[in-house]
Amino acid sequence: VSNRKRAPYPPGPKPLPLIGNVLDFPSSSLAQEYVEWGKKYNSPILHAEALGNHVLILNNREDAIALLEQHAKLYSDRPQMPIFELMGWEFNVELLPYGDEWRQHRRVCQQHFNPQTARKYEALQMDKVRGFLQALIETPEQFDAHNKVLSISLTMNMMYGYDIKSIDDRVIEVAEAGNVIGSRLMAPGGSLINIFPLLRHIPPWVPGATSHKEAQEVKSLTEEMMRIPTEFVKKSLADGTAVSSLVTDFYEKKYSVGASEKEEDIIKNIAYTVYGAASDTTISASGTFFCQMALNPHIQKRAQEELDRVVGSKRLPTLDDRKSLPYLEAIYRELLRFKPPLPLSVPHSLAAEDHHYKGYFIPKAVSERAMTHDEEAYPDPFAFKPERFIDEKGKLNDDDRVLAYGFGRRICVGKSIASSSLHLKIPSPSVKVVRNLNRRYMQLWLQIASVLACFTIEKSRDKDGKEIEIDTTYEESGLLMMAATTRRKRQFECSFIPRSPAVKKLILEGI
Ligand code: HEM
Repeated sequence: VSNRKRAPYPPGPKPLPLIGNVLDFPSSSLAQEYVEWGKKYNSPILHAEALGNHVLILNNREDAIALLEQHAKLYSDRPQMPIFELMGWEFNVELLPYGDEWRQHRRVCQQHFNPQTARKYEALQMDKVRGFLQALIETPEQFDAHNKVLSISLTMNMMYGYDIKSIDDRVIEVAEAGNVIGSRLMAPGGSLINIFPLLRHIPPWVPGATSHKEAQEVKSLTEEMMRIPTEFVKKSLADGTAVSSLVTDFYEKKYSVGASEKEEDIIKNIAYTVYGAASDTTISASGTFFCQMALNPHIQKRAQEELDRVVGSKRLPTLDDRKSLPYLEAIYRELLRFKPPLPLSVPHSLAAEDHHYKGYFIPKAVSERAMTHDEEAYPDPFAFKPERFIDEKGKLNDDDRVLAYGFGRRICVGKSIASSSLHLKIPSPSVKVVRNLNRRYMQLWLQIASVLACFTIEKSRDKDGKEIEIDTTYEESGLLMMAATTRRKRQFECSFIPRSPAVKKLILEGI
């Protein structure tokens, strides 16, 4: 064993005594840095360490499949940080340690978000997307607010039957405020408590205990975020106005046949988790869409020609059209490849045992990844090119595994809400077999198809008619990447031009 343990770590920057690679980790654009490290150390699998914490970096899908899926039992934990508990986030399903508690939550998620139940959300999604198109006709300059309302109202409807009509809804306010501070605190280096866990015992009133105070603020915002919609559900059940949703259906069952406190907690935790997991990711992806369409009129034109050919101008696209729109599908794949909303995914953590792989010694480590920009799989990876998913015959190629949804047992459980695939088993080791798994995300697809069918997205112009350059920078909020479109402080400028008067009528009157 001692001989095996002498196997080297995977390549990576040389650590300094005590602090390891602390100085090598940039404070932003970590995924991009990992791509650079991959080139520098000429290896798709890398290792670094900071203050005794090991990080394993997987920059190609084959290694991710081999480790996170073939050895799923070993690689399905999540790193735990004391700050989670201080913020009241310890029951967030994404962060739960691998074990029975997580298994119970995941099982309930799968019951509710599997492909069959996903179909029941289709009408709601169509309805909300149509509302979004109407809002774009009426106040196009507020498209970023409409986009947020679309994503959040869908999530809140599915979870609580709670309809969000405006960006000023108190739920959005508290959830955003909590997420902004919480994401910062849990980012590497966001709080000293993550590095020195004993600091968590210092009471919040001690001068200088900033993280504690902020964590307490997040906790009360999180509680409010959970309380408002839960009370809404209970009231609507009492009033007889309740609509079906995850939480409403649960309380109906509880009041009629009973349910345990544990079951209630699980449902509440899932509904709360999904708010962040589902809305922010979708907002991020649609932000990339607006930006790339305004920047690439030729891509937009080609997609619109395809839509005109298949759907025509007398109706809006539906999910049934999806299989006949390969170029649009390529845009969807490229959006999630080009700027995955969670570029490093949610880290997996290696369970207690150490592991050997390809002659390397893998210590108990957190694994991260940046494989959507693997140059070998995606030449010219930093360019937005839907064509990379189209073969010589003009057909979609078979690279339909959307890496942005993650891997193994912790793979995004919400992708199935949108997936038409019926294969939800743990993917098998072979790349061939895992294809077709997570192809479809309905809401995002419906949104991009409908917007392109009805509008041309262009750069805005200033008062002299000069094009305003688009801000293509992204902001990182914890693990999440947000395009300039979706940021509060900097306004992303683009215009939505209805493609014809008939389209306007179609959106406003449904004909
Ligand atoms: C474009 C949309 C989305 C993207 C890009 C995305 C991405 C991800 C990623 C990368 C992970 C971590 C996977 C891993 O650890 O390997 C994840 C986990 C998760 N996602 Fe999503 N997601 C999206 C939408 C959704 C939706 C719509 C829902 C719910 C309806 C959802 C619920 C979850 C949950 C609960 C987890 C935690 C799973 C676990 O730890 O077992 N996500 N997602």
